[in-house]
Amino acid sequence: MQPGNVTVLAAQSGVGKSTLALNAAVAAAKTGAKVMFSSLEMSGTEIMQKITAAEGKIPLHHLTHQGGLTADGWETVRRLGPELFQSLPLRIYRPDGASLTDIASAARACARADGLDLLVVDYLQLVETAQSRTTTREQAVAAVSRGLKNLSVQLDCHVIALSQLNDDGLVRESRAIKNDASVVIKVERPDADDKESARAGEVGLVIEKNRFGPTSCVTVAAQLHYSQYVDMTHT
Ligand SMILES: Nc1ncnc2c1ncn2[C@@H]1O[C@H](COP(=O)(O)OP(=O)(O)OP(=O)(O)O)[C@@H](O)[C@H]1O
Repeated sequence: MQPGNVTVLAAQSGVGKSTLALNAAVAAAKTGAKVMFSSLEMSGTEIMQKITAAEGKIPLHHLTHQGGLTADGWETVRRLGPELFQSLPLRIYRPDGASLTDIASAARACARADGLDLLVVDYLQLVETAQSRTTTREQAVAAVSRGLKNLSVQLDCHVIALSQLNDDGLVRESRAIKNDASVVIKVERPDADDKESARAGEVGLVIEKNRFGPTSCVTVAAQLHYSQYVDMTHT
């Protein structure tokens, strides 16, 4: 994750890009990287539930439904809570507003206080700019994309920006997203639309653009009930 650069994770709605980004954020924090995960979509509680499910191997619905946790589950939560949400250099941020300015000032504050190596923004099309109401949607999205690139340079951190794809698999609204990014990874889950797919359970991470290396496709296994992806060899 090169500082001053943006990686875009693009997927259609519901494929699991937030899950992948959270897995990446936690994995980076475990290596000591200082991470801020900002979501315009999920509440802080939802994010913590997803992280706990993945790290504790607790079915996500046990955490999200009142009374769903078993005694073992409670014990895992009690043990993992401090490890994940106090010791790891991972900040979860749910902005009050949805503006790029909100995210940028929180990221700056984080960088000043603790340092910042990785900023995750979930997701780009929900971010507003001051000009959002007076420009076309495409121009507004391009401004957010450019703003995140500038932020990565100013704060010398890496940015992972999630992006919603439309049904044709195109990055919704703006080609600028692809231009500003150094790496573009498209997330494909064949069984998202076709439960009978021969590739059910698989997720393709298609590296469509890579300024630092070759383009390729990595296949991982989805364990979305645990809110995580794992290597195919671990299934
Ligand atoms: N308990 C569960 N068991 C199985 N699959 C689940 C469970 N919870 C969520 N999922 C799957 O995970 C997907 C949501 O994952 P995630 O929120 O990471 O996707 P996303 O691409 O970020 O979604 P969105 O487009 O809503 O932002 C759901 O569409 C569902 O298929």
